[in-house]
Amino acid sequence: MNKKIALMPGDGVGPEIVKQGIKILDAVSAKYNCVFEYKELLMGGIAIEKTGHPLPQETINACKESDAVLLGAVGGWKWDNLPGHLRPEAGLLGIRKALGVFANLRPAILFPQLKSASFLREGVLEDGIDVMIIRELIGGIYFGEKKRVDIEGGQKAWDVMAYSTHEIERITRRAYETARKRSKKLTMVDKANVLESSRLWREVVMGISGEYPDVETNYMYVDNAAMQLIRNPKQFDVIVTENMFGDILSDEASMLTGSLGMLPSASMGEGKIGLYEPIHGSAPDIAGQDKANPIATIMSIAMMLRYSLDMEAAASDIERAVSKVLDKGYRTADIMQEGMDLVGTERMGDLIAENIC
Ligand SMILES: NC(=O)C1=CN([C@@H]2O[C@H](COP(=O)(O)OP(=O)(O)OC[C@H]3O[C@@H](n4cnc5c(N)ncnc54)[C@H](O)[C@@H]3O)[C@@H](O)[C@H]2O)C=CC1
Ligand SMILES: CC(C)CC(=O)C(=O)O
Ligand SMILES: [Mg+2]
Repeated sequence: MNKKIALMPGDGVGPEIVKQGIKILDAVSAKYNCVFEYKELLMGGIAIEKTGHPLPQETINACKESDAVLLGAVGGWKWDNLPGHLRPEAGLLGIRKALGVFANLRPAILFPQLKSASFLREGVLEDGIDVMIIRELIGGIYFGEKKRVDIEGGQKAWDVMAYSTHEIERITRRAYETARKRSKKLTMVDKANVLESSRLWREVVMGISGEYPDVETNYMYVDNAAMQLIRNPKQFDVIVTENMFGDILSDEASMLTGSLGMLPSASMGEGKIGLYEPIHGSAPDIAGQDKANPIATIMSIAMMLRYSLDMEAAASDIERAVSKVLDKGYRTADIMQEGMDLVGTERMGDLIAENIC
């Protein structure tokens, strides 16, 4: 069984963490006697350097021909002054759109070994954390019209947040289906007291909620949700929300788990092909220093095996291997706790790969 995996290491810590991901896939390939055919592709700042564009057509084509796509992260100070459509981040938004991956699943799960690595009081984390944030990924304000014009006394700029009924319906159904397989509670997060797009979201979600009577539906404004995530994260099971709110809330939720370096993600469309990436960015402040936590990327590979490659047992192997390595006391700097063994990116990747057995 050969599976084609497109790799986009990207920039900053991206290549370092994707390298650890490949170690994990190689360990899975050895155990299950399957072949992963890797194809490394340019996207982000590295693509700008080599081709003048953040998302070459060849990258889009090769991703579409693969079974799954693994992405590191993109961006960096070097490209911060380029026009928006030529920045590394435009490549990232472009590949998500080109693959049609509208549903971005971002599970925030606390490994019990990391309770004291979290910044929250232990009491809040008593019975663990398991929140699934489902973020709409290819619509909303990141994709709406952007413009800047000269006006008297300065300039004016805008970014439009727009959603169609169809865009909301498909992510809502995905969220309900996910909630049905979990604790059957869906919280829709919006700003419907102010935004017209949020009011449309609410109407659509309310309409669809009747098809899922077994799932309890709640509605919450995003400012309150940001607060509730810290005050009482246990109240959440599945959160569904638009693109930018989901982006922000998932970085916040990562702190419940100890670090931004712990949160994986899977982005899915209508088909099986998925895009898998840690939720964090290129972390230029620690790039090239063997400091990045590769667990978010490695857990994203578990999601890839589960959702795109039909390898549930291998996905569980990876999750168990991460847990075993944490049990043995190994920590990268971002999740370091007293009395534990500090390891770098490479060593953490090696340890997890060795524990896949
Ligand atoms: N998916 C992507 O490719 C994303 C790209 N970006 C881009 O990344 C660049 C840096 O953005 P920032 O706002 O600094 O966000 P960031 O997520 O790269 O870093 C935020 C902070 O978290 C730390 N951090 C991130 N990942 C870590 C890991 N695996 N292990 C340990 N520490 C980790 C960083 O060192 C930094 O202090 C920007 O160019 C931004 O546009 C940001 C978010 C997502
Ligand atoms: C370019 C940004 C939208 C990337 C990001 O922050 C994310 O997807 O989490
Ligand atoms: Mg983000």
